[in-house]
Amino acid sequence: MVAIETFNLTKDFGKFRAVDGLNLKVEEGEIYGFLGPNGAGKTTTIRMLTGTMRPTFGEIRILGLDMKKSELEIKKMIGVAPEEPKIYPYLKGHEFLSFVCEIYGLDKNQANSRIRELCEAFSVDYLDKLILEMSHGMKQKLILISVLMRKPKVIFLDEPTVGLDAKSARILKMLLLKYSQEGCTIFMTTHIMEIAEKMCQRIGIINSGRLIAEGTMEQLRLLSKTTQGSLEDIFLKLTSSEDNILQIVKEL
Ligand SMILES: Nc1ncnc2c1ncn2[C@@H]1O[C@H](COP(=O)(O)OP(=O)(O)OP(=O)(O)O)[C@@H](O)[C@H]1O
Repeated sequence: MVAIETFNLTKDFGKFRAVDGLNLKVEEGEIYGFLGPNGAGKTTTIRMLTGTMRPTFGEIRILGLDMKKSELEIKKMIGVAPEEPKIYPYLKGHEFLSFVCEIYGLDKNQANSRIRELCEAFSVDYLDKLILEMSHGMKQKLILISVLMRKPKVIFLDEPTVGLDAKSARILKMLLLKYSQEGCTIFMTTHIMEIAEKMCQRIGIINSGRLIAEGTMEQLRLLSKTTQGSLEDIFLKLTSSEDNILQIVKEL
């Protein structure tokens, strides 16, 4: 089954087109990496795919459901860890997790045991703190736990490893691989090419709102005519940043 599908997905901010005619197709169980330079349109795309921003035009289907008709149903099935989570600053960590359990109608005992396991895995021992008092990485882990404890069918992650210490980042990567083997679909953005190269079965590259390349590492290699080299080399070639870099460094 196709987990995420878009048709001509477009977002304008006034006269500026941030996302331009995006056609995506991500299969169930796939880990899809969505890469692009700063300001390329990744977060805007994730916002539309998760129902927090309305497209200017175009269509979105998640697990076969149309976002326009079934927004609430879709929201129940997906999990989102945004780049800059806006969560209630005056809730304590455990209050936030209970709140999430309540809105999704999770079984309390089951959820509590998942929370305990995840807290142990991510070394979260600060659920008594107010969110206001948490560092970026601490908040990031709390959000990840609130998503992972639900085991949603489709998970959207915007820069999930930013702010995480090395151990937590490693655990997250291993958990995501495990979840995908169990059928969960993962759509993630990252600027860390190594993560995308190691984890993602397919990669889409967006530049100035347009999908300029898509495929497995091998397909991207062919497309960019890069016989050897890393995803970073391929990415820089496809986004035409390579020559630029040499020039910039030369002039510094
Ligand atoms: N609410 C908004 N109003 C106006 N312009 C916006 C808005 N949100 C995003 N943009 C613009 O849309 C473009 C895409 O932004 P977006 O946040 O999607 O990029 P991104 O690929 O996630 O970038 P980064 O890698 O830096 O996080 C940028 O030019 C940004 O300034």
